[in-house]
Amino acid sequence: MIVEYIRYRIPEGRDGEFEKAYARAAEQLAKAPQCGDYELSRCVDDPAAYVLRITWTSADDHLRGFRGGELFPVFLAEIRPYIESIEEMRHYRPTAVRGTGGAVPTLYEWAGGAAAFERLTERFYDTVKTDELIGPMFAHMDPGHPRYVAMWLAEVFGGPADYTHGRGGYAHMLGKHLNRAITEPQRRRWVSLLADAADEVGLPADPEFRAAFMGYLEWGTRLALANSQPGAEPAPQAPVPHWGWGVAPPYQG
Ligand code: HEM
Repeated sequence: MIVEYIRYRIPEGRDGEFEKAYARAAEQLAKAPQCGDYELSRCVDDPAAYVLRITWTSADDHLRGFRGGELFPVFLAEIRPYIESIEEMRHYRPTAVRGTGGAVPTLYEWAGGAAAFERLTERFYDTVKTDELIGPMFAHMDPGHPRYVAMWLAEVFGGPADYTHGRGGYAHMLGKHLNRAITEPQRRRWVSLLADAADEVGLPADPEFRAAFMGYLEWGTRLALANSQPGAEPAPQAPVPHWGWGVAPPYQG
């Protein structure tokens, strides 16, 4: 594996078209069997400076394989206007100094981001609708309900605060549960169907993720049950909870 770095200095006003051109050119990199991965970064302190990092299976594969192949003319046509802006274009061999840092991904990232939670709740409410114990409670649910609950879960697990900013946050969620008189068997069924849906849509099944995920569901459903009882007086305002890994951080090998 060899790493190619290409440094560009893009004149002011051409940055937008440059990034768009590279996004189109990158479609050829994505198809190239010689390319491992690629990433275009822009300098925060000096916005005219860009660095493109491409890993190639070898320098020869890059120079003969990719450049001699059928994808290259299409790639080159997109980036040709920026060739004169190149400051450096060289191959680097990685040394033994490498590793990963101590940053811990959020549960949201580990799960696969917003799309993973949307798949989860779509599947979940499909089965909920026909469930004899809890289906009737959801008979008149808003068609957007699966998406709203996905937004809530995403925010809880460390994703963007879209439920807070776009859907009324905690107060709105609470209002939807008040006076529903959820029973313990209904709560259990809700948890059980959501755990089934997690398997069915392929949410990560590692012990650490599932322990944290199920921990939140256990906590959240017990609160939902308590708050749904007639006469309950839950706090009317609170932040959306933020759930973390707890005592078992992600196992990253
Ligand atoms: C961790 C546990 C739970 C979470 C995170 C959760 C989340 C939510 C959210 C975010 C909403 C509002 C969606 C919107 O913005 O419109 C909602 C509504 C609702 N929830 Fe829950 N919920 C939980 C547990 C439960 C349980 C255990 C039940 C019943 C067994 C339940 C029944 C309902 C119902 C019936 C609605 C209203 C649906 C509609 O007609 O629009 N929830 N829930």
